[in-house]
Amino acid sequence: MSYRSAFRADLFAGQTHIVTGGGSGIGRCCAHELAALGANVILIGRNIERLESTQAEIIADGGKASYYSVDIRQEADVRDTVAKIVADHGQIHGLVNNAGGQFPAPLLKISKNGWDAVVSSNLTGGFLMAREVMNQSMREKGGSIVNIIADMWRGMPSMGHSGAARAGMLSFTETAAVEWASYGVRVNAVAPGFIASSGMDSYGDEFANHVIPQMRGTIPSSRMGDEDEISSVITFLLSPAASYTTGACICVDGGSSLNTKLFGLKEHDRMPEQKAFHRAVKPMAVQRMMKK
Ligand SMILES: CCCCCCCCCCC/C=C/C(=O)SCCNC(=O)CCNC(=O)[C@H](O)C(C)(C)COP(=O)(O)OP(=O)(O)OC[C@H]1O[C@@H](n2cnc3c(N)ncnc32)[C@H](O)[C@@H]1OP(=O)(O)O
Ligand SMILES: NC(=O)C1=CN([C@@H]2O[C@H](COP(=O)(O)OP(=O)(O)OC[C@H]3O[C@@H](n4cnc5c(N)ncnc54)[C@H](OP(=O)(O)O)[C@@H]3O)[C@@H](O)[C@H]2O)C=CC1
Repeated sequence: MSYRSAFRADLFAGQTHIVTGGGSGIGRCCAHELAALGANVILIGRNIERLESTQAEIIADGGKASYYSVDIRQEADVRDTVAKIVADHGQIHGLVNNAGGQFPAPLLKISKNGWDAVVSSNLTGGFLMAREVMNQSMREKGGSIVNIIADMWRGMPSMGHSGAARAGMLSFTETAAVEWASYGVRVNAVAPGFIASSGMDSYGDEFANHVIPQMRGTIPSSRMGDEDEISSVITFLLSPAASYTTGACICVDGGSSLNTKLFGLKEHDRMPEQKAFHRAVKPMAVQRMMKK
């Protein structure tokens, strides 16, 4: 196994965990992390090539993985896919609701279809996945759900459709945590800040050359996060170490959601440029993953 994890190697041995959006970026990294800890990982996404490729990487590493191609916005497909997963693999121990995305646009330029596409990807799809996993496995046997949201605190200018959906997902997380606690199901959220994932490449050159450098200047930790810095927090929330944690949201954002805008971020408030050091201590497998 080449993926080096900070957690105990057999933490999830004998367990099945679903990762939506597992074919790329944060989901792919999370799938590697869980497989490295002994989980049987189920990847979900639409693009079969990417799912197949992540599955092959995990199997080559000695892990267990399979995939199902499904659009999480399609209710009947989600229901049938979860039924197949239960039939093929038995109990579902964990669900990582990570699939999602958006496009940058000011509110006034978003069509109804554009709004619906983003809200259904980032809110409705996660609800459908959670409801089906709950109905078809977790309500009998317990489990843990982690919803990936975003840094939408006090609005998400230029991505207002996504901000509205993620805020909804946080409320869903809190409601489900209360309603499902008696079934032994924990429901938590992770709010990533600016993560140098492969998904960030989808916004084009203007975003890469201008928006990202500008964003970096607003982060107290002075750098973007890495995919494994999200997957390790997801792993913690799925694990027994978080057995009394439910309805929580952990911001993993290098401090960027804190109040740096009102008072301004002074040079001495920022962590000294330490990206090179940070990258140097990353395990090789993670460096390889970040390049893809
Ligand atoms: C410029 C300044 C920006 C500043 C922002 C700073 C904040 C940055 C914070 C970043 C935090 C988050 C990071 C990430 O999430 S990383 C990457 C995650 N991955 C993605 O986002 C993947 C890329 N996105 C998508 O795939 C799509 O957005 C979407 C999820 C919606 C795709 O869904 P679908 O395939 O169903 O969409 P369609 O192509 O069928 O289109 C449906 C309607 O949406 C309209 N649309 C789609 N793209 C755009 C666009 N770029 N601009 C405007 N409208 C768009 C499309 O036209 C359809 O509507 P109509 O039928 O009315 O035309
Ligand atoms: N990177 C960042 O800075 C941040 C990311 N996030 C969120 O974290 C999550 C992971 O993002 P990241 O890894 O960066 O980006 P990616 O674009 O690489 O990942 C998104 C994944 O979601 C899958 N997906 C999208 N829509 C659907 C759908 N309708 N049905 C099934 N699968 C779908 C995609 O696969 P496919 O296209 O094959 O379906 C893809 O694998 C996303 O929700 C993202 O918005 C939040 C905050 C910051």
